[in-house]
Amino acid sequence: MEKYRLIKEIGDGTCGVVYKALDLQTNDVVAIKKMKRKYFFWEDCMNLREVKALRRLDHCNIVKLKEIVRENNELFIIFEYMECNLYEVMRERVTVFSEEEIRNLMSQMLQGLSYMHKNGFFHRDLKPENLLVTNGIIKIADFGLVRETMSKPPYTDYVSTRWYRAPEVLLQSSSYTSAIDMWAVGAILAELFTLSPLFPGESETDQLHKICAVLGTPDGSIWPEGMNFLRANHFNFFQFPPANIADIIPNASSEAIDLILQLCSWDPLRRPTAEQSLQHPFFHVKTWVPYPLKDPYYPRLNQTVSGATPKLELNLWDFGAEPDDSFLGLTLAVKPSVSDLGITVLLRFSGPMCTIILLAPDISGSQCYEQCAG
Ligand SMILES: Nc1ncnc2c1ncn2[C@@H]1O[C@H](COP(=O)(O)OP(=O)(O)OP(=O)(O)O)[C@@H](O)[C@H]1O
Repeated sequence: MEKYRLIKEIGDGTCGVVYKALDLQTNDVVAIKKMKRKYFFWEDCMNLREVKALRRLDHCNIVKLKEIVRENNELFIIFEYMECNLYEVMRERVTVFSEEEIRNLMSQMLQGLSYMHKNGFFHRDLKPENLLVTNGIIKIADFGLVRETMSKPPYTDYVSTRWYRAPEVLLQSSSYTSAIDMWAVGAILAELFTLSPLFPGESETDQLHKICAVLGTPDGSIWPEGMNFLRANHFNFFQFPPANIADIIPNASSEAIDLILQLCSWDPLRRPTAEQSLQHPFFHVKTWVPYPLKDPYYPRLNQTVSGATPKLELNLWDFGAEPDDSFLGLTLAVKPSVSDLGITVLLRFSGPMCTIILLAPDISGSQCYEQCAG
């Protein structure tokens, strides 16, 4: 670890203490998670869910794993550094976010989540503290509870922070799916509007009551399978009618409220997937193009953005290896198809993967599109 100089502690979680540090070889600022337990074998390190998942996930809205170091039976996981988490961003806000800002953050989160779900993982602990933010770019972090979608239930281990925990998990279903992440997304979306949690339960029972007080008590027509969970848990709900969400989130548009209600459906089968959520009318407003322009971790991207005119032709000299040890960055600028918007298309390759990024220099954002193989 002599390669790194610790700067300060930035987080203390269940599994590890996180430090801001400097990579003395590259001068990159990094985040180092020092795991609290000892690791006596490399095999144990490589079998860590967080490591296994992050080695396979490469997306601009998922925090990048740079390196793993085991020294004196201690394990250090080195990530790209992010300035803060979404909880801190919300805590420090004096005014509420505009709907456009929320759309931007949400679309990034959903793109990362959609990629992750399609690659066979669900997170299980989405919450504002686990969404890291730098210059308006949001990345999903803390994969300590991640699961493979193909892994077989029962899932009996503790899952997710209470306020963002889906009802099926609260009712101890052991065969939940990636829909539990979508519930958390709904709760986070609501919180972005009000800057306070939608379901701030003080215990597991209180959590269910808080959910009932907002959504109304479910019955067999709303969540058929849920009735079995209730019986199995001998749980008696207080009878609540659904609240008017527009009263709870007065600054949200009807589209935003509809998306929150769909994501926070009692029945996991009725929740939209991350990909379906991105198709929701909430995201389809005029010429809005999600995703912020500035990403300090991709200098080539910034160069293009800061330039007065977008590159319009294919520049072969743009193919150069980036000095980034986590991926081979190749950038290609091509003529935009929507000429009046001056959009620049960037293709960034990472191994067999390719990220297509549309940059719109004269409007408020750019779109990071799906990854494709080959
Ligand atoms: N790459 C990073 N850049 C900057 N800060 C980070 C980074 N990774 C983590 N942090 C900070 O450290 C905190 C704890 O990190 P993390 O959630 O990964 O640890 P944990 O032990 O798994 O925590 P938890 O108790 O949530 O499971 C985060 O909330 C965040 O504020």
